[in-house]
Amino acid sequence: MSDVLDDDQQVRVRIRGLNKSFGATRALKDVSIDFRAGRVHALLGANGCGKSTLVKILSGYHEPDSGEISPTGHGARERIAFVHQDLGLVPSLSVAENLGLACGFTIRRGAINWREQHRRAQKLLDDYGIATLASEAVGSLGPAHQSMIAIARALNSLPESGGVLVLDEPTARLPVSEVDHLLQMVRRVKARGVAILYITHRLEEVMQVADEVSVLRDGAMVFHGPTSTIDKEKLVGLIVNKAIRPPAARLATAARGIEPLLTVRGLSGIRLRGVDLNVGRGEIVGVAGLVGSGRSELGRLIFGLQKARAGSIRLRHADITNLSTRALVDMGLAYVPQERRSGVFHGLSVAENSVLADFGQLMSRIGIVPARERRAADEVVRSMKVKTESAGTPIENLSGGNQQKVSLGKWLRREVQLLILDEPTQGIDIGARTEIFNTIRGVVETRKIGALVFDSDLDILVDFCDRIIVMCDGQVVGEYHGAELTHETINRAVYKR
Ligand SMILES: Nc1ncnc2c1ncn2[C@@H]1O[C@H](COP(=O)(O)OP(=O)(O)OP(=O)(O)O)[C@@H](O)[C@H]1O
Repeated sequence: MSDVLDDDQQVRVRIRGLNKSFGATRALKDVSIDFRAGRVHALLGANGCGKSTLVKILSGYHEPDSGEISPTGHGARERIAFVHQDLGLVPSLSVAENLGLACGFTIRRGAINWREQHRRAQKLLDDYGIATLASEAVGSLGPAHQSMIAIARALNSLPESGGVLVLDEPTARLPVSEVDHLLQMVRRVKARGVAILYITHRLEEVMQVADEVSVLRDGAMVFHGPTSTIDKEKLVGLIVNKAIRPPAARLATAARGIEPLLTVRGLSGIRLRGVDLNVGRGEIVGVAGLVGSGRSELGRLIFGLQKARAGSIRLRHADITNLSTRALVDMGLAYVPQERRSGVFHGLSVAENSVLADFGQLMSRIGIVPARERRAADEVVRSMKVKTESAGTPIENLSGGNQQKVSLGKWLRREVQLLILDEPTQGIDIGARTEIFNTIRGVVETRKIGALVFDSDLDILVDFCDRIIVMCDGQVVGEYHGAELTHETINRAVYKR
């Protein structure tokens, strides 16, 4: 078989007229795309529009109902390499070992030739400008470097003649400060003539790296063209296809006037040193900070996932320092993790997931009344605008973003006092994001509960929080509210040191 498609030397892989349905859901409708050498092709669309279905067809996980991928036979699939959100790296192994696991080991006299293995791994790293030693443990690298290793590993499996690299939301888990490193790598890969399919919800990145952009809506391609012919605003309109509601107004009252709900004093953990923090009733407080600032540790300490070494945490009048997570949930704390897969239970329906707010309830679910379950599911589906065929649909059949909405929605309908939200809208499309935060705002205000939001996306914090605290080196280094809440102010505070 020839290395390139006959009619266009630049097309590495071509898809034509792909259709895929799951029951009554038409996940892809007549989708055609050309993946061209040295071009970054961004694929955009709201949650559930069909992006992952397309990726799964490209990988051979799903067969299309009709349509064609060429070169035909296995030719196309051998030319496509994937980097999924879950990078599939083993943190305790070195970079060289991880690359060996995926690409094979060099054997000499019946044993692995480590010297050669390291040399080859280091060459691959150097070729792509990844400033890391092949001997380093993957777990000790920053998130952007881990992603780059996964990209290098994927590229290593492509044929010499070139292929297509599929990047599925490559920056979703990266702190803003690391996104640039990854985008630089994307540019380097592109410069070598690899075709890239770049799937994301982040339009900034599309404008920065993509040469062409396609937008899927309800499975159909509603736009395809060079990035230079479209702006961000038009893309949002194409993705969402309706007006986006503006963010709900933040609290007018200064933080001091609000009845206290959570009071943290002098809290210390492994990195955390003497943190003071208040969350008032009816207030949404954001926590900003770079990786290693202590942001996530603060969340873990409050939710009892880690023991405090000093200091106190009070929920209204109760001292909750170092209580077990179980006890804290009973007292009204809710923690929505950023990892959507740990927020929902596969094998159970949307309805069942809507009434489960913790593992304890999962174990005693024999007593759950279906009617109650159905009502809960209807409420979650309606308030979070979940795209699902029915409440009985298994949760794993929903798109990733819609699973995340169920994970969040089930907590919002519970009697909670304090919501701890870790990257709550990661993987959620730009249209649904505002709706979800407005729902959170509604719940927080009407029930007079509090919310603590950890997010690496400063725009999200600035748009939706009443107050933002900035952390650095395990300490609170700034607190902002009212007119001070601008992207520039918070950005400056986060990067100051
Ligand atoms: N195995 C399946 N069974 C039934 N329905 C499915 C299955 N996989 C996907 N779907 C449905 O197909 C549609 C497209 O889903 P897909 O996962 O491709 O969306 P997506 O664009 O990747 O969304 P997200 O941005 O949330 O990840 C959705 O309505 C989804 O519920």
